[in-house]
Amino acid sequence: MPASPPAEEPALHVEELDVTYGRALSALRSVSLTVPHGGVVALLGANGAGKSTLLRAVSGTLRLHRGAITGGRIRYGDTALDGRDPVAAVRAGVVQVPEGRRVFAGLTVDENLRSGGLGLGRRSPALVRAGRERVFAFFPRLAERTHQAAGLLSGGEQQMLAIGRALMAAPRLLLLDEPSLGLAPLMVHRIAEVVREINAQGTAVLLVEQNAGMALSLADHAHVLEVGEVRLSGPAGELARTDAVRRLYLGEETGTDRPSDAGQGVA
Ligand SMILES: Nc1ncnc2c1ncn2[C@@H]1O[C@H](COP(=O)(O)OP(=O)(O)OP(=O)(O)O)[C@@H](O)[C@H]1O
Repeated sequence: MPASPPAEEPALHVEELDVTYGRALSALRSVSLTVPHGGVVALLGANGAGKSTLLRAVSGTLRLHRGAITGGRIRYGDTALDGRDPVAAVRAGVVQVPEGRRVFAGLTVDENLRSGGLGLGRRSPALVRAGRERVFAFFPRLAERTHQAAGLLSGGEQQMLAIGRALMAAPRLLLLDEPSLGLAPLMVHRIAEVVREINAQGTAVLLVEQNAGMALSLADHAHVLEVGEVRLSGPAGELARTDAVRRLYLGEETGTDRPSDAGQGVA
């Protein structure tokens, strides 16, 4: 008998999302995008464009930053995520690695890893063990430092730990906020490889990066945010060839000078 086809895996749908901070500051306006099952989508944009805000809205952490969704919808498969808390997102399979490698500095590497996936309920020791082994396969350096305080790790090792902690929750969609920020080129290269491997194992990725070259080399699809709005969207390879992206985000000379000649998209 032929095997039945796999059940349709969920995808992330962000539809016409509006977000504000406080009473006045509109951080996102009518932002729509999707991340398909198993895909890698990159979000590019200057400082303050709203990239982290979008990830926070999806992961349910927006309220911790005093932000609020004021319009639109977010769903992951059949699960509505707008207005939910981080535990609901983690249970749905959506986990964020926040910007700035927020590890618990006073806890050991092992304790940090064990804190990943809290909110999933009591998990069997075998499951936790399997999670740690998966993390150590990606990051052997962490295996050598299980009892070391996370605050004493190098910047690159802390980023590994932050990603490892998220992996402990076995995400189906990983939200990565600036994983290369402040890291040496060799470490940036390793992080990019790991993102590729995590994706190859079936986890979709929504990647926010200032390093546009890295992001576009990893992503299938990309969006450019400018002051809270999506200005340009398309397949990553095509976006990388547009004048606007080459000039503004890849630092290349293109012969055009106007910042917003990007139009509304290449696809
Ligand atoms: N907690 C907050 N309270 C008030 N305003 C905020 C808060 N967080 C972000 N903002 C504002 O919302 C807008 C979008 O910020 P956001 O951090 O999402 O941008 P970003 O594209 O991720 O930029 P960066 O690369 O600098 O992190 C900016 O104008 C920022 O000043």
